[in-house]
Amino acid sequence: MPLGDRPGDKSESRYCGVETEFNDDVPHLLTFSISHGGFDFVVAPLMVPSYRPSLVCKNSGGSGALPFAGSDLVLSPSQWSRHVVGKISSWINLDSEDEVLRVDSETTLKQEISWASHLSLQACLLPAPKGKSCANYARCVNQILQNLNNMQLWLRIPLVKTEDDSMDVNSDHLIDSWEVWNSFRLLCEHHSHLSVALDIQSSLPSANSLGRWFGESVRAAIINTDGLSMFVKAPPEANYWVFNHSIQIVLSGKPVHILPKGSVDVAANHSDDIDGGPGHPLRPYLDYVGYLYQRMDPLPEQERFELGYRDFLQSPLQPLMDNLEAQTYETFEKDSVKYIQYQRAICKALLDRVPDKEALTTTTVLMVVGAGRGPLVRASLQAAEETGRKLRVYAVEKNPNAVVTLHSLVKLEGWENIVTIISSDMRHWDAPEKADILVSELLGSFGDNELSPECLDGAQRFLKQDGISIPSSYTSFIQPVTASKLYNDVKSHKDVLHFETAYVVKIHNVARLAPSQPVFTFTHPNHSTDKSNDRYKKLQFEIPNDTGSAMVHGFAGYFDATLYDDVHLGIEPSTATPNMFSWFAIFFPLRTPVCLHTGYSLEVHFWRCSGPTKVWYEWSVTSPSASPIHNSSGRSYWVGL
Ligand SMILES: C[S@@+](CC[C@H](N)C(=O)[O-])C[C@H]1O[C@@H](n2cnc3c(N)ncnc32)[C@H](O)[C@@H]1O
Repeated sequence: MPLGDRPGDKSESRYCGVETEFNDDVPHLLTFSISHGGFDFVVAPLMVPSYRPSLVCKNSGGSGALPFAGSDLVLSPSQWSRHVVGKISSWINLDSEDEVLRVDSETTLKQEISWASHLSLQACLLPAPKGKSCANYARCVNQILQNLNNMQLWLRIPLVKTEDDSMDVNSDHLIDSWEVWNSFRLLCEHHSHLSVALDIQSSLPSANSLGRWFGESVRAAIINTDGLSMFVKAPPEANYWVFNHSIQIVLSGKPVHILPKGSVDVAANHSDDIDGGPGHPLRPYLDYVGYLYQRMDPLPEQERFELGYRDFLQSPLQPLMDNLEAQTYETFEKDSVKYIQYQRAICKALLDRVPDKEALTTTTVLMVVGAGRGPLVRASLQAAEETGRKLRVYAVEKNPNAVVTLHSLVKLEGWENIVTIISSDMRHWDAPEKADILVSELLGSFGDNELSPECLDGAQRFLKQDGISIPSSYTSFIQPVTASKLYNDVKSHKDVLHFETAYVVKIHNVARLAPSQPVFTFTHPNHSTDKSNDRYKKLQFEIPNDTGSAMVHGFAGYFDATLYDDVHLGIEPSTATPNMFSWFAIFFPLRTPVCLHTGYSLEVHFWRCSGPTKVWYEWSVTSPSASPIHNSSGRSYWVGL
């Protein structure tokens, strides 16, 4: 029974499981936990806990039947796969000094996974590595991963503080559990079927340390009854993260305390089971988690619309080389915030350009270059009306299909006397007069990546010497991110080309490791003598000390544009224009993710390069270790001129 109805949410976050002890009677376990307890699934041991292969060999006559809980026939195939996550025996220790234990552990692990695959379980929970060294455990899991069909392996990782906790209470070494996970997944080559079940304990690490997990493949959050109050007190972004990132909660442990106010009423309704017998002891906890889930704000409509785009890699548009389709224009045109910003900028420019006393006598020549189907023409005419200024408009567009729409728009609106449509590439148009104001929107997610600089340089010939360009400037930004899902998706193509490509993506499962920094700026009109649009930038990122080590899978890129004066528009997270949805971020991957240890900084280089027919970016990391230079000479990814 899902946690509740949160409009728009169809993700795994709605489901809550319960960790159970070994029970030979699986049907009863399911009835108790699911039908009576209200949980969606159980995380249950598959094998008798006392089983040790070495003892069986010595003591049994070798009957061959392994001591699993029930047979596959005790549940239907769909019950097994929908309601049971296999919990691998927690005693296993594949890195033990004790060879018998080590070998027993390996044998048992393989037997249990084989049984779980036979049952078509969706996932198995692997016990946490027993110490810092987990190479043999990882080797064995890696072998298993090579032959696994669809089953996921969730590695249990206690969420422990970087500074003062250890995964192994007997160990003198202080361990950051993220490092254990990192070393495990590196040994398993970032396998996409290996993910994390974060075990939330009675204390939480710092917000920065916790934030690292936001970009990792976390499938479950195991919340011990001791740790629930900690989860409740966690920073709001932690709760938001769990409930908005397809993470399933698994409740574990025994009832220990009276639950916080607010849950009591809900819990009271369920303290007895439906047959009047004793209820599931964790039912009040489940109800409390349901209460936390339901008190989340519903997903805003735009977020709901964009659900399907989350972490989905798309090739950036090439509006110069290709002709955009009607559907693409339609999507642009729905973004009223963008046009409101443009209209505000045009109003300000008109008021600055034409004083009140000349309003009736002066006609401003305004050219919309790259007019598409006309929304910026409309914004310009509305700005003229709002300010009482007179306009003569040229709408320049190189896409002949959009020009058809422009003509019908002008006719429909009766703008024939004000608007002239020019079907041409702005770089080659021979304008009959010069413009006071040049309005364009040729911006990509990374600002200049749709070649606005090259187009506007070409159009500058027909802008008056003191003319205004809207936008007047734009800057790209990058920040290092942990984004294991994006990395794995790029990796799945198994070639260098995809690692040397930038992607437009609604980044969702991401840890933003440091504030973004500006990369390239372009200003228009460009009156300087240096007309080159090639750029080079070296950047240094410091990651806050309390984060601990972190993995950099690549860079999230954004832009911010100054349209005119103080009117801006952009997607850089700290200044992003609210409710504007025309642009997702851009993602530049790294061929080999870089592990950044505490106290080290990340040195990154970005180049914007050009040739006669194309523009491209190259990027690399030089510290803490050197990466190859990505996309040399634009061999994998470029934008056509
Ligand atoms: C991102 S769209 C914006 C369209 C419209 N202004 C809007 O806001 O919906 C950019 C438009 O500029 C056009 N464009 C790009 N480069 C151009 C060029 N060099 N000359 C003329 N039009 C160009 C494209 O065909 C496309 O219609």
